[in-house]
Amino acid sequence: MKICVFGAGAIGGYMGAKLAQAGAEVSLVARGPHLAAMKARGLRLIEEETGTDETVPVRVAEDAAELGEQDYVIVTLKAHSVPPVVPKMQPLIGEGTTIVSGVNGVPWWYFHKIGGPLEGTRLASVDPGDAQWTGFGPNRVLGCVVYPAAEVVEPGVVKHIEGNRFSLGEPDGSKSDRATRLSQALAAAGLKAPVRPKLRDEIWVKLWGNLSFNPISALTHATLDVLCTDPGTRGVARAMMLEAQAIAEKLGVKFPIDVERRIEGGAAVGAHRTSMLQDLDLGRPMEIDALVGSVQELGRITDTPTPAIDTVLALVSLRARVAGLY
Ligand SMILES: NC(=O)C1=CN([C@@H]2O[C@H](COP(=O)(O)OP(=O)(O)OC[C@H]3O[C@@H](n4cnc5c(N)ncnc54)[C@H](OP(=O)(O)O)[C@@H]3O)[C@@H](O)[C@H]2O)C=CC1
Ligand SMILES: CC(C)(CO)C(=O)C(=O)O
Repeated sequence: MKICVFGAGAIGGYMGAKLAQAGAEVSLVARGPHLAAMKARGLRLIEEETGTDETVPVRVAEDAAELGEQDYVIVTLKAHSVPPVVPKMQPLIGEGTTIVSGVNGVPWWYFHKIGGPLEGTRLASVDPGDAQWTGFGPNRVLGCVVYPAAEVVEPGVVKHIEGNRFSLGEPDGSKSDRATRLSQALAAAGLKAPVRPKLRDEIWVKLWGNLSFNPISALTHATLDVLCTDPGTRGVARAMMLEAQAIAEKLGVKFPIDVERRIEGGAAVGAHRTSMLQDLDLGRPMEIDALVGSVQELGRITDTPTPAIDTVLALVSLRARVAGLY
């Protein structure tokens, strides 16, 4: 079973290293100094939870054409990086290839096989010009919610901080062979990869946090523990989450927990600087469209008012533009 991880930075590097350690036939697409370091020395994976530090030989490439058709292409790029590279991924895609979308935010395939009047709706905020919808085709897609936290600490070195769950799910909720086979391969690599019948419910619980905590942290430079307990910013997060909940419930989502519990969960993570704050600090493009703009777009689609989301989106977009990152 040939697996390619496209965009093997923090998350893709972690997943790729675990798969390679387990003997899977895996290759990684990366670029720049990180690619050069992995080519020269292998991929060093430091796992904080277990205290392990191992350098794994990995097959890496910048050009997908070197790797050929795959059974699975796991996309772990930042959301905004995916549409422009769809053409470059084509050599990896054959008739039986499954594309696994391991990207935060509302996935571009959200309305595929959802049923009802919104079936097939495209989302301009995450898939401008329908690049993924037409370039991959929604029938190839297997959804994934990424829970681990990891970082590229220097080229060729990935530090895994916590978590090992990659929930998988078919857009139609079925327990397909392709989902089961990937789940087994990931489990053999020591990762948790349950196949979920209602992945969209999980997407929203994760998205609740990214939608609100990430831009609030980029605007305030506060860590999660602080922004989730300060009464003012907690109130802003709550207002954004309640708007998101109203949208999601119109789309049939059932939340297993309430907003207060989700905010408590964020606070419990501790003094974490969200990925959006890290991106701002490091001068990297921020995932504003996928995490916040997409929910605003869903608000328009479902005719749901989003005043708090609109305000925070306006502020964080301008913050990013002023920094030259959006
Ligand atoms: N890191 C984390 O803890 C978590 C991340 N996520 C989500 O997972 C997704 C991936 O995030 P993360 O792993 O942090 O991101 P990274 O930036 O660490 O990884 C993406 C990698 O893809 C590379 N890349 C970009 N464009 C190309 C290209 N055209 N060809 C080859 N390589 C390319 C990047 O290189 P370059 O650096 O040169 O741009 C980078 O190394 C995001 O949606 C994120 O929100 C979810 C949960 C936790
Ligand atoms: C903030 C957190 C931990 C969850 O919302 C996250 O996923 C991020 O930093 O992007």
